Amino acid sequence: ATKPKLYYFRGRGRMESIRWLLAAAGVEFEEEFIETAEQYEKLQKDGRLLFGQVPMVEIDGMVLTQTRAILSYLAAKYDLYGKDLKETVRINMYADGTLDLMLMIALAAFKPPAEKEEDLALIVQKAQTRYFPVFEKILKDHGQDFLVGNKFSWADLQLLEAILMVEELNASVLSDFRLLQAFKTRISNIPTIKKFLQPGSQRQPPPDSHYVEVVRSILHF
Ligand SMILES: CCCCC[C@H]1O[C@@H](O)C[C@@H]1SC[C@H](NC(=O)CC[C@H](N)C(=O)O)C(=O)NCC(=O)O
Repeated sequence: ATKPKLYYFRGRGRMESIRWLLAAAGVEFEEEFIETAEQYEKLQKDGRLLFGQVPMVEIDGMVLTQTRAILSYLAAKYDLYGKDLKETVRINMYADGTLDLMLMIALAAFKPPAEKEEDLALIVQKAQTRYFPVFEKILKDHGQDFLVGNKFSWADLQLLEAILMVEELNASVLSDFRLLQAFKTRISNIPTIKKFLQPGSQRQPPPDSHYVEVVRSILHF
């Protein structure tokens, strides 16, 4: 069978959670990195970007866009989406929260240096005062190894991704969250995730100025 193919810039952005999900599911995937306006315009001209936007993923004979739609499809396809609707809606709630947090970080990369530093400090504070306390309490009240049911789901995966992303900004951000520290260790040790966290995997590094310039030049913003 042909492997899923991902079309996005050579960076995290909105595609990184899709890379994580496929990797956690043990699914090999290919990537086309959009490095030039020509590549991007060709995808648009060929009518493969529904609203003219990326991320775009080719999978199962379909050409998918809209990050959340793609993530939901993959979560359901790889049985990471709960055993019933009540579990699925909780997974969506948690995943949306961590996605909001990660997108704040992703977009801060495009701010001028002074504003970017200020933004990132605010984001770390929001992680510590809004997001992480919520997940610490869920783990405490739920009393299981995972956020939903007693099974690894997309919500767990995205929380780990968000924890690591915030720790890149402030290494001691989990110091007051004992259950989240244990959660991070537990989920990081899932074999497919452990492998993805090793150097040489398809995980993208934090956004750097080159990445920002490429995206700006292609998207003219
Ligand atoms: C670090 C990278 C994140 C910052 C840059 C990205 O965040 C977005 O604000 C821009 C890019 S992602 C690229 C952007 N894609 C989207 O905004 C997709 C939004 C959609 N709702 C989704 O969830 O997939 C894009 O194609 N824009 C062209 C344009 O709309 O004409």
